[in-house]
Amino acid sequence: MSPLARSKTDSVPQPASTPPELIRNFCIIAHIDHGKSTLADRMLQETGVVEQRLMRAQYLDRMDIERERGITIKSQAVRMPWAVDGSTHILNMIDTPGHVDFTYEVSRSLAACEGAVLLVDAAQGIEAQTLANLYLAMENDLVIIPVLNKIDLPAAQPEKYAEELAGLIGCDPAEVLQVSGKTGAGVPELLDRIVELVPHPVGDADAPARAMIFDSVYDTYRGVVTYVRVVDGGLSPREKIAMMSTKATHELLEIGVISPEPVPSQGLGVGEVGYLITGVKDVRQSKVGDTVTGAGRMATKALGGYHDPRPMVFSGLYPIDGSDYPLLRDALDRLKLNDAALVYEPETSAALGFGFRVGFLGMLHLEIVRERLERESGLDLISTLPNVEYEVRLDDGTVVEVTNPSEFPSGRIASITEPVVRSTILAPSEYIGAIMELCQTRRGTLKGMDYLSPERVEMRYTLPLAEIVFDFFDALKSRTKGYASFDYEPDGSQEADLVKVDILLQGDTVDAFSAIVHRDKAYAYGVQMATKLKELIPRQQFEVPVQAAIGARVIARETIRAIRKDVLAKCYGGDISRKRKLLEKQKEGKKRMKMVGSVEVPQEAFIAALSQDGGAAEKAKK
Ligand SMILES: Nc1nc2c(ncn2[C@@H]2O[C@H](COP(=O)(O)OP(=O)(O)OP(=O)(O)O)[C@@H](O)[C@H]2O)c(=O)[nH]1
Repeated sequence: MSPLARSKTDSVPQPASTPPELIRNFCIIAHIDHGKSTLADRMLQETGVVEQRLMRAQYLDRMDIERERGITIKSQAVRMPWAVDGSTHILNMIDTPGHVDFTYEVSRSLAACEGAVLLVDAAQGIEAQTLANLYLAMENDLVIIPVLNKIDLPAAQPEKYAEELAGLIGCDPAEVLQVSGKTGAGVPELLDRIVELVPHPVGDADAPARAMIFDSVYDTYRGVVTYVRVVDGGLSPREKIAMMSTKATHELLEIGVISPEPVPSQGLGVGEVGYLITGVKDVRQSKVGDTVTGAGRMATKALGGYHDPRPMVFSGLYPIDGSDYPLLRDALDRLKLNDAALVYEPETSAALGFGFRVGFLGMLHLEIVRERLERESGLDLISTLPNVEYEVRLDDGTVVEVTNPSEFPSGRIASITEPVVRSTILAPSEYIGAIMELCQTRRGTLKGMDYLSPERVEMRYTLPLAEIVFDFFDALKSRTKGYASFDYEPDGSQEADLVKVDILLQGDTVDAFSAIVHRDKAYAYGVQMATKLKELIPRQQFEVPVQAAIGARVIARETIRAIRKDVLAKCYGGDISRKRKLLEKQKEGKKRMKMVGSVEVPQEAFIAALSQDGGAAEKAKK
């Protein structure tokens, strides 16, 4: 059952609103796996919002995939009471995703808070995302509460890392709280500290309503549930509201707070955090970052700007069984209701048939989407080699946006630009050499370097996005024995010497294998694909050349030698059942062949040739 279907509509509504002086809005920011969700769970328990016996691990991560992978994808907001000096305060905790693909959601969540708990694993110390999130929080003028987590671990070094953390944010090491989300040690003190240090929200209660959308999720039973933080004025049930970016109006069907299940209320006032349900069916009508106002009395100025999440990585998705195409289309349409960042359009490939070109925020997003499509709709999918978006300028001045190698223009090219990122790498200083070498091979430019302590260094690089999205993190981890952490953000684009490499089977281009790569790497890609395909494609009755080419120039070649097709040739005499089995197998195999020109290519060859080793999500967790 959906969590929202359980909301207690018949329960006594909460008071219309809490005085802002008693409200504290905060979030927890941390590097991945430093224990944010565990601490959030523990706070729910300490504040009595969730009873011990109902507690389940990662209460706030509602999606199955989230729970299985142990990561937070969608942020959530929970209201918790906490009494200090005899007065009950309302703490609104906004849980944020930790992965770089979802940075936009983190920044929106931060904008809804006045304070942030900066959580650092006491056995690991500061990592790249600790810094990235801290900078985001500082940009939003949040009060930062430094906290070391996992102090119960035998490997914890609280003194050492308290000093590091204090040095980073400029406070006394004694001010760094020490907690354990696992045992609960220090958590009540942390809640006290939040009440003490996080400023209460300030807003104009009499002004026209303005509330910021910091999350919006699709619920099968109730349509879109929008999470908002009210800044000015107030919202009440049955009122008509408007979205400031589109001016679209909607009736408020329900308004309430999450504690930790949805509880309808008489409204939300200044500084309050809660949810709205309007009957809208598509999250793109309720965009993260947009401002909600009253349709009757509209505010004139929206709260801060918002931007549509921009896809960074593109890949073709094709059903393995061509007849599943309509199923895939329906599945994507359904997923889009839930994922404002998902963009796609139909495309056809000579080799793979009908499918879609899909844009993703990053590799983790790609994997999650693919996994959800396969799991929720029972589809088997092939995804083509992911690529970033290039801008190709031709001699005649036309500019072509290329998200698919097949769109690469054939005219005379004046210049090509590719997206670049600003990245931060944190690692023990003994690995500086190894990291520099890696970044060099990835066409990186060193922008700066700082020592956080004598043995830990922060390195800042500008790198082409195409060089890091796929396997950079893996390579970095293996060169630093797993000690480096990495974070990045888009930073415009740069000109680069890029070429399109085509793969040809018997002279015919196989569009699914074409790739746009740097000229220096074209040869390596060509050789690698040709060798791989030689192994994967069975011998035919004639000789098949496998070539890699840039335009008309062949840069690599392998040959698949001819054989007689008689599968029984090697099966001398004897066992009839074995012969039958072979013939059956051959028949089965035929069904799964695709013709490229006159060459039969088994479906498996496509899957194997296009598969990337390992998963981005798994890598991200390491
Ligand atoms: N020993 C110990 N382990 C902890 C503590 N807090 C969290 N962990 C463990 O650390 C791992 C990561 O914890 P999570 O709470 O999932 O981390 P997270 O930061 O929410 O991770 P993301 O949601 O993926 O960003 C889990 O295996 C937890 O059991 C703690 O206080 N002590």
